[in-house]
Formats: sequence, C-alpha cells, structure tokens
Amino acid sequence: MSAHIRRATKIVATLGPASGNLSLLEKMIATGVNVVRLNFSHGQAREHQERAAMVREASTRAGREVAIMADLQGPKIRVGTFEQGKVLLREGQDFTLDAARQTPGDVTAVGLDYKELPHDVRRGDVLLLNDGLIVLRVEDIEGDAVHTSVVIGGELSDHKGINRQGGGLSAPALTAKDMEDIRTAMSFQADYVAVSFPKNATDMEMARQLCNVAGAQWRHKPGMIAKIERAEAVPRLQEILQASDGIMVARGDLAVEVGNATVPALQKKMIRAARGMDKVVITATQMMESMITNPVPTRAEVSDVANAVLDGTDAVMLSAETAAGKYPLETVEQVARICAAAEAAEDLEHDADFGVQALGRVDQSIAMGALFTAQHLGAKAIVAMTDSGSTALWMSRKRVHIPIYALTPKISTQRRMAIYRNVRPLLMDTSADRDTALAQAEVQLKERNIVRSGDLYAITCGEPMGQPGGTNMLKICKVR
Ligand SMILES: Nc1ncnc2c1ncn2[C@@H]1O[C@H](COP(=O)(O)OP(=O)(O)OP(=O)(O)O)[C@@H](O)[C@H]1O
Ligand SMILES: CC(=O)C(=O)O
Ligand SMILES: [K+]
Ligand SMILES: [Mg+2]
Repeated sequence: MSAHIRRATKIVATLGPASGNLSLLEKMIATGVNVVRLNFSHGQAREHQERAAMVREASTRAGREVAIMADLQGPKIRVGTFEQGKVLLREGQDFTLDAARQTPGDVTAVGLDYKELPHDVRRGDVLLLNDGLIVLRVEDIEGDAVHTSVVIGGELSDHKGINRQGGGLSAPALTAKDMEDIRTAMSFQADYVAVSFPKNATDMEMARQLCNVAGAQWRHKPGMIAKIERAEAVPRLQEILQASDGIMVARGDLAVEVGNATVPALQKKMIRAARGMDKVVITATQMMESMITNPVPTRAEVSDVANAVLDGTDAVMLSAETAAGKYPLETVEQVARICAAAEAAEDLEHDADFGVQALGRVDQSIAMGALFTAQHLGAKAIVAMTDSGSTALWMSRKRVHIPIYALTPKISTQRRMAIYRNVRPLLMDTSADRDTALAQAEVQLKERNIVRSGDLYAITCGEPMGQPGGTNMLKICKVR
C-alpha cells in the first residue's frame, strides 16, 4: 500500500458527495491524504460542520492527523438562473448580461449576481464564462445591460462564473457569505482558511482579522492561504505572500484570467517565491482530471503532478477527482505514488546552499545548522521539538532527502504542519526538563521505527523547555 511509500509532498483532497462516508474517508487518509479541503462554494454550513467532525473521527481511526482547509467561495461573479436551468448559445448571436433583470434568463439575456459588472467592463472586453468554455465580446453598455456577441458558444447553465480576460473585475474580496462561512469554519477550528480571489495584501489582512476574531473563543488562529487566481494578484505576489501563511496556485481561474499558456511558468515562479519567503504553496486544479471518470490517469497528468513536485510544491490538490469522481481512493493512491517517484529521482545538489546563507536569527541558524549537519553526517532523521511549528517550517523550505520529524505538544500545531513538505508531525508530551524531553523523543522515534540502534539523528529544541519560541539548541545523537 502506498501508505508505506516514503513521500515528502503532501496531498490535499476536496470532499464532496463522492467522499462523504467515514470508512472511505478513513481509507483516503490511510492511503495518503494529508489535508482535507471543504469547498464553501458548494453545500450548506451544516454539511461542512458534519464533514469536519467526520474528518476528525476518520483521522483518529486512521491514526494520522490531517489538516482541514476551508476554501471560501469569494466574489466569483456569476450569471443568475435560467427559465430552463440552461440555454444553448450559438456563435454570432447577441446575448445580454443584465444586472437589472429580476426574472430568470433565456437565450437572449440573463441576470447577474454582481450588479457592478456594467461599470467594470468596456466595449471590446472579452468575457469568459464557465471556466472559459464560452467566450463573449462586449459590444455595448447601456445602463445596467452589457450587450455582447457570442464568440464561442455552448451550453450555459445556472450560476456559471464570469471572468474577464486580463482580469480587472473589481468585486470586493470578501462577501457577506464569506464572513458567515468564516464563522462556520472557526466553529470547527479549520486549520487553514483559503481566501478566493484576493487582489492585494489588504484582502488577506482583512480575512485574517475576521478569522482571528471568529476563532477567539477557542483561541484559534488558522493559517491563511491566498488563492492566486486573478490577474491583478500576480504583480502583487510579494505583498500577498507577506500577509499570508501560504498561497495556492489556483490554476482554474488563473488560467482563464491570464491565458492558459502563461500558467506553467507562473506556477514555477510562484512556488519559488513562496518557498523563498518561508511560506507554503499548494498546486491545484485538474491535476488528475481524467480520473473523475477513469481508473487511471493520462500520461500528461502523471507528468503534471511530477513536475509540480519537482518545482518544489508543498502539496498537490485534488478537486472534483475526490469530491465528485468515480475513483477517489484510486486517485489518492496514484498521486501518492507519482509524488514518491518524482522525489526519489530528484537531484537536490542545487538546493544545498543552506550553509552559506546569511542568517541573523538564532532559531533560524539552528534550523539550518541541523540540516547542514544531518546532511554531512548522513543522519537518518532531523527532529525538531517545536511549539508553533516555525522551526519545522524553516527546515522544510530547504530541499533535503532526510525526513524531518516535528514533535509538538500542541495538536493545532501538529495539524497545521501536515501540509509542510517533508515534515512528519508527531504529538509528544510536554516536559519542562530538557533531558527528559530528549529521552522521550528518542523513545518515540524508536517505537515508530524511525531510527534504530546505531543510527544518527539531529535534534533541535529551545530552552527553557515548555515555552514557545527560542529554539537555541542542536544535538547530534547516536541511538543506543
Ligand atoms: N460539497 C460539495 N457538494 C456537492 N458537490 C461538490 C462539493 N464539492 C465539490 N463538488 C462538485 O465537484 C466539482 C469540483 O469541485 P471543486 O471544489 O473544484 O469545485 P468548483 O466549483 O470548481 O470550485 P470553485 O467554486 O472554488 O471554483 C464541483 O463543481 C461540484 O460539482
Ligand atoms: C481551486 C480554484 O479555485 C481554482 O483553480 O480556480
Ligand atoms: K471555493
Ligand atoms: Mg477558483
């Protein structure tokens, strides 16, 4: 089973109707899912709460903690409904997007859920609907009505999304629904909140503040993930990264806004930028798309997952493959295998620069020192005793073949670290005494067959023990 394949890259799986039962969820976790995504674009608050409870239960049964990521719907601009649920648009015909329309649409016109659209677009703009499958050109704007001609036709159904080629639609980043969904996500202490369509650092700061306020009664502060999926976010990547704990390369909407040919290079750039700023990065959308209906992936999909791994992503994400597909478990199994094979073939010489980097902080120097020493001595494991998880995060920003074990007394930290590449989070008892803690750590490593008698490992901790912050000690141990 792939559960026993050594794998550093993490797997995010979206839950939905196809992954709704406890026993399947338990198997998915045992097979390799590290993070579960609840997509607030679909379903009711109650369903998400029930799913979250089921995830906690399944991970206990599987004996492995997973993180829960709540993905907000965000301000995706959508058409309203149609009389018949859908219409067929033909190339060359006229079609009107009418913000004032209250009645269901037909083949000539449809309402909008975002009333400002007529002010945001100009004649000549290209609008992409249903993830780019339908293309409209703006011919004229008249009051609340945007008159277009159909460039590429097709079936358009209720609530499909609208993007503008080149980006620039100005809907605010957090909707009233998002604010409500944040409260729901905090009620089950989601470990990560993914913000859809942020355009700058302010959007992320606002989302973080709302999460922290909503989570205050549980003293819970989730990690904030910025989904990079609009054109305006690309030139502001640095400031968005600064304000976030990580980013998602959200290739679905991003491709529609910037053009699909631009996305592969952007993916590489975004992964490099995130790692360089000590942030996490998820690569998402259509990674195993054909497995929604087929039991095996295409060659191109295998390459896509492997290439994301080689680019250095922390995690690869599955959407409809696990939420609504026929083969959720098989998909996870395939992804786990592809990741492991790509990692095993990876040449990491180029990333062994951690000995020469300028570091001003003691804790960061200790983290790099552990990597450097472990690499040179051929250690079996790098072990970080960590309260907040920062030491493990810093270590995991460098690519080494030695696994990092992060021991923490906090379950929230354990879950949060589930997404860090090459980090295996473990729970340990708190101990105020350093030598006791070190001895306990070694017992745990031996019990889990991570190290055996004679093996070397590097371990870091902070003194005084039992207090957050201040990793200042590195010890090289030989297992007795
Ligand atoms: N909780 C759910 N309930 C019902 N269907 C779901 C659920 N989650 C996902 N799905 C189905 O799986 C498909 C793909 O999942 P995914 O999370 O990528 O949705 P999406 O609509 O593309 O997301 P977004 O709105 O964020 O762009 C969805 O279009 C939907 O049909
Ligand atoms: C995941 C997502 O939202 C996207 O790819 O657009
Ligand atoms: K979403
Ligand atoms: Mg999206």
